[in-house]
Amino acid sequence: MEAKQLQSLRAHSEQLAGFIVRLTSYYEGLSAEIDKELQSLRGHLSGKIDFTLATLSMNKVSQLIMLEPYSVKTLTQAWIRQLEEDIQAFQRLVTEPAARSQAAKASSALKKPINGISAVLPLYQKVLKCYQSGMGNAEESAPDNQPNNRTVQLKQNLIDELGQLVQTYIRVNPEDDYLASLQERLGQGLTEEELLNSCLILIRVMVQETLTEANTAGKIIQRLNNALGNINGDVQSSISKSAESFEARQSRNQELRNVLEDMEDALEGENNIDDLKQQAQHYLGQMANSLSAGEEAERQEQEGLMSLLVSMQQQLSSLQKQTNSYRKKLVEQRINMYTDPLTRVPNRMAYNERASKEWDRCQAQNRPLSIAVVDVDHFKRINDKYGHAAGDKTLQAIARHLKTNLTSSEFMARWGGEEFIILLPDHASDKLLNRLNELREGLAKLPFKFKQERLTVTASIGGTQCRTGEKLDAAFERADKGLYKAKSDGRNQVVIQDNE
Ligand SMILES: Nc1nc2c(ncn2[C@@H]2O[C@H](COP(=O)(O)OP(=O)(O)OP(=O)(O)O)[C@@H](O)[C@H]2O)c(=O)[nH]1
Repeated sequence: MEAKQLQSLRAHSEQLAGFIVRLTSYYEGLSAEIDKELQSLRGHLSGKIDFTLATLSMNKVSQLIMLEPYSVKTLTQAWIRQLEEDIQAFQRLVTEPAARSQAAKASSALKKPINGISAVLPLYQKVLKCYQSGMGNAEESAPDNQPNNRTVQLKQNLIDELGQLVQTYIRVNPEDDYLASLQERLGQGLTEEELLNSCLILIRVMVQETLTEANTAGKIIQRLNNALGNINGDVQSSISKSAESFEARQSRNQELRNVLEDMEDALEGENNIDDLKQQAQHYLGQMANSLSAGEEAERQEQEGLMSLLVSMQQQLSSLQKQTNSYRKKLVEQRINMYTDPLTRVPNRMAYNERASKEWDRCQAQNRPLSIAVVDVDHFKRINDKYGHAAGDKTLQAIARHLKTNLTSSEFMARWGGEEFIILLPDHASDKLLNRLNELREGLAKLPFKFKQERLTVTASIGGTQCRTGEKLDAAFERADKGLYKAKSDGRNQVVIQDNE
């Protein structure tokens, strides 16, 4: 080989060795065994290159790589799967639209093909940012310690939730001054400390209420028990009295029988008519006495029995009154438990119960079931411009409108805030779109007037049909995605989300 050729071969070998060395450091970290072998491979290829040892080392590395279950591709896929799960969990946790739409964007970015390991890192950064804005960590970086939008939003949500709770308790305790003043202060806004204190006080009220309720229930049961015990005592005494009077009647009958026998014996040997008459009168007198004593005993017995019956009847009717009022109270409590205090439509708990029943029924009968999430557009502006009370009235009118315009098989509930949820059995996707548009258009026609200003209130709706075998939560999330699409596409529209 010529010197020139030899020189070029050496230069190529060195280039190749350098490349392999760089490549090995890139793949470092797959497993400890591979790392060790890569290190010795790098040793053979750096400095004075030893291709014989390097070839042995390369064979070893390649065997180890073949045994390794993880490739960069599978690792990347696993990370993306994990990321996707995290984002979905995050979306479920956070209700704030900005954070949710950020999460939705990150989630859809994951759906696009990922071209390399480095492409995952910016996604992680996006998701982290999303978490920070969602969980309010961004607050720390807010200038001059000013609360950021997210914090303000969280606080407002808390005030709204608290407002709803207070409203529930005011209905139960209309005389409670503290609750009334708390409701007033909630309307005016609270500092963080006041808010925290109010939450604590309300928790105390709830605990107290529960204890009182348990106490009342205990007292009522005790009273019922006492009344039943009295009735049982009366019944027992009436049974023993009956037994006593049965014995007394038997002994009176025996007495009569004895008198008759005596009379028979006395009359048998008697021939004188006057004596006979006298004897008969004597015995008849005895019998008459015995009979009137019996009558008197029976009269007393009847009287005793009657007063016993009257007292039992009184006790039974008071018992009935107590159970009726208790039953009414229980029914009222049950209704309150399932009713949203502001709008008087079913609440989230009622929805959960109804939804799972509807879902079981529809699956058993192989019939479709759809879910729709309705969210009032720019509702915050109504609160900000016309006040919280106007916002409340708007929600009440919207709830009333939805409720009265549903068919008997459809069901609606207030999900929370300015969001409502509707269950619609028997609607295929195309019909669902028409049906929801009907409701949306009806809402937009509601005549609102605040501060002499006529106002049109619209809502965005996301809907979907539940799929056989899926969990209702999954269908809800799909409908929710439809809602966010409807919002981001311009609001006042319905989006049926069936293609995921
Ligand atoms: N008056 C009143 N306001 C409520 C109630 N519950 C929630 N809110 C308010 O509803 C507002 C919801 O605002 P956002 O979530 O920003 O939504 P939005 O203004 O409707 O905007 P988009 O949904 O994006 O169209 C917040 O200001 C809450 O304070 C309530 O029971 N009564």
